[in-house]
Amino acid sequence: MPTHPEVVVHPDAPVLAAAAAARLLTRLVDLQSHRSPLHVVLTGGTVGIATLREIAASPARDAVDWSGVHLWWGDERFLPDGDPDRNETQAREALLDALGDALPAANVHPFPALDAAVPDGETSAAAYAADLAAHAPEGATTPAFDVLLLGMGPDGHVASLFPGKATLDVHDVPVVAEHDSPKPPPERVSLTYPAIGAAREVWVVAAGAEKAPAVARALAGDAVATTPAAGARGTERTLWLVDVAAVQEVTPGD
Ligand SMILES: O=C1O[C@H](COP(=O)(O)O)[C@@H](O)[C@H](O)[C@H]1O
Repeated sequence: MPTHPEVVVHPDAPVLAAAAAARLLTRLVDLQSHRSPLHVVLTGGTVGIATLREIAASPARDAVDWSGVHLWWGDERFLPDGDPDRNETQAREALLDALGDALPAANVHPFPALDAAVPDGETSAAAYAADLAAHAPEGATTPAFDVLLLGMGPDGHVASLFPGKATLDVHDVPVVAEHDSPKPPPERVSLTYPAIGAAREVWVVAAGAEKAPAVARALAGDAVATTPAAGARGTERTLWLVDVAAVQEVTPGD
């Protein structure tokens, strides 16, 4: 059952990133007292990567048993391995490299990058779907992600689900390729709504006045065709972690 969004407002983007990091670390420690392994979905984007940097800088990161955490991505820019624009590359620089041996390599699940064996987004998407299925409970196509982080673009996109695109209507597979992203690079791979909706907790992180119209539309329940973020809901919790600038157009009560 999709949950109604709860909104937590922070003074600015740096405080938001620090608070989201603290919140995620606390959530993981709490969950590890009664469940393992945990499955966490990372996001790219400004606040998403800043949040990972804050986790790396926090002494509390050592309270998490990273050997019991699997890391996935909500979307990826379909580029060669190591490309600085890949969400994976940015996440490794921001956090994963700092965790070192505490995080087993087998727990890290990047989307397959562009190379001779993975020539297109469809191949990457199919391989990612197979990896998700291998970690899913019986009868499911994805793990029930414990926390799924999403950034949101000024156009309201989440992961690589963009307004007006056919990918918004894909409900039969957990992963899809996008060949015409309006935000560079055009070639991307993304979780679909059913995969996002399988998450126990969806946390949308968004900061800045340029996001304000999309935040207002999403929280007012706009159609996903125009504001994809409106359709991102967790089964147990949907949390919008935002800053003051990003909620300036929200109507009280939404
Ligand atoms: O391209 C992407 O953009 C969004 C949002 O990025 P932001 O810089 O506006 O915060 C991000 O969530 C997504 O993962 C990424 O691929």
